Amino acid sequence: MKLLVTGGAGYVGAVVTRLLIDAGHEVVVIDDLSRNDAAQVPDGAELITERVQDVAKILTPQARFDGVFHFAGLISAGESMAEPLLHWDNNTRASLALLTAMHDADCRRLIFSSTAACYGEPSELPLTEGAQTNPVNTYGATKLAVDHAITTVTRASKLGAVSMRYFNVAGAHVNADGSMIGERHDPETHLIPLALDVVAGKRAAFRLFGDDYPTPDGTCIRDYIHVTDLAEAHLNALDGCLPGEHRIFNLGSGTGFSNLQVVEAIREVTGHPLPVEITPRRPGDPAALYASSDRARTELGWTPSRESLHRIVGDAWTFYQSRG
Ligand SMILES: NC(=O)c1ccc[n+]([C@@H]2O[C@H](COP(=O)([O-])OP(=O)(O)OC[C@H]3O[C@@H](n4cnc5c(N)ncnc54)[C@H](O)[C@@H]3O)[C@@H](O)[C@H]2O)c1
Ligand SMILES: O=c1ccn([C@@H]2O[C@H](COP(=O)(O)OP(=O)(O)O[C@H]3O[C@H](CO)[C@H](O)[C@H](O)[C@H]3O)[C@@H](O)[C@H]2O)c(=O)[nH]1
Repeated sequence: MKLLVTGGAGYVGAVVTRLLIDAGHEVVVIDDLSRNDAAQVPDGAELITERVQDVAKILTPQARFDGVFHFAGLISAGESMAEPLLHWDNNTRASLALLTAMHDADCRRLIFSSTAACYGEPSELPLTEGAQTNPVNTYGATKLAVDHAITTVTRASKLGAVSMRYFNVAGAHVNADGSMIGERHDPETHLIPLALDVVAGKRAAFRLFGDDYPTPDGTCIRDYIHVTDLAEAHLNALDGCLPGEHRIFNLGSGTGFSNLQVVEAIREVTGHPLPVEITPRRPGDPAALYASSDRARTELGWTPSRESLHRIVGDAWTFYQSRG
């Protein structure tokens, strides 16, 4: 198929682009390079440096794209609270421009990167796709708005869409030639890469946000999913786009680890001490989040195989050391 990948210079988009090319698809990447650089776009993909807000220039009826993977967006919940309009523009307005261009070009398959942040404080654990959506940060609200828009558009057209609600994506993908694609957000806000900065001597101590949560060790619990497992689900989703339907799937491992358990795993994997400084809670952090991904397993035939936390941390550390 001829596929458009938005945000293909990013962490998740680059891994999915790699897998799509390896599977024989033709891939055009659109990324404005605001948060990553062109070097991360996999060989074999054409890069067009453009904002998704202007995607209609590329996604024309003549271009005949068979489908779109929509990863482009801003991902920091903290930034979304400080700069809400930036997030509404890049996440919601850009996605509406994409839906409009797809409609005008009669492009009928969409796979969208949604987020566990759509749920907010969980109404149930593990979180199923039927759980209440009540985002506690602007980031989650901007993504949930897109999910609502997609639902209404699929009901009124032949568009078939899949939204993937990611939990905590981590680890690194190993390409066939041994090179890796990993996490290098700028700014970085995620636990594992920030803790690896401490291991590498770039930060004095890991600042752990809060140890007074109602959890067994007082620190937040999250569900880590290996980026390769996550990316593979997207290839299954391409066949799962059914005309006139919007299907939503959680993607997580189903197991929750506390922040202290992740820190301990990083100590064990790297063999380095990892000094921790307990600081106040970060606003907008739910105490515990973990997924039920049974729907993706049963309906998409998805079979994740890299679920061990030590494997995830190990791949992140190998990538971290290789990136220089
Ligand atoms: N990484 C996670 O843990 C996680 C969790 C849940 C959801 N997600 C979602 O998955 C998607 C990919 O996340 P990621 O970790 O790869 O992020 P990333 O920052 O590495 O990649 C996003 C890419 O989108 C580009 N971009 C941003 N706004 C753009 C715009 N308006 N036009 C064109 N390009 C634009 C950036 O330059 C960047 O290369 C995001 O939509 C994010 O919200 C990620
Ligand atoms: O320096 C840090 C960074 C993080 N944390 C803690 O580590 C846990 C994980 O935080 P991350 O920032 O790594 O990830 P989040 O769970 O906040 O967010 C991730 O999962 C969300 C869904 O729950 C969204 O999808 C979001 O895009 C994605 O980054 C949280 O308890 C956070 O407070 C620290 O203690 N110190």
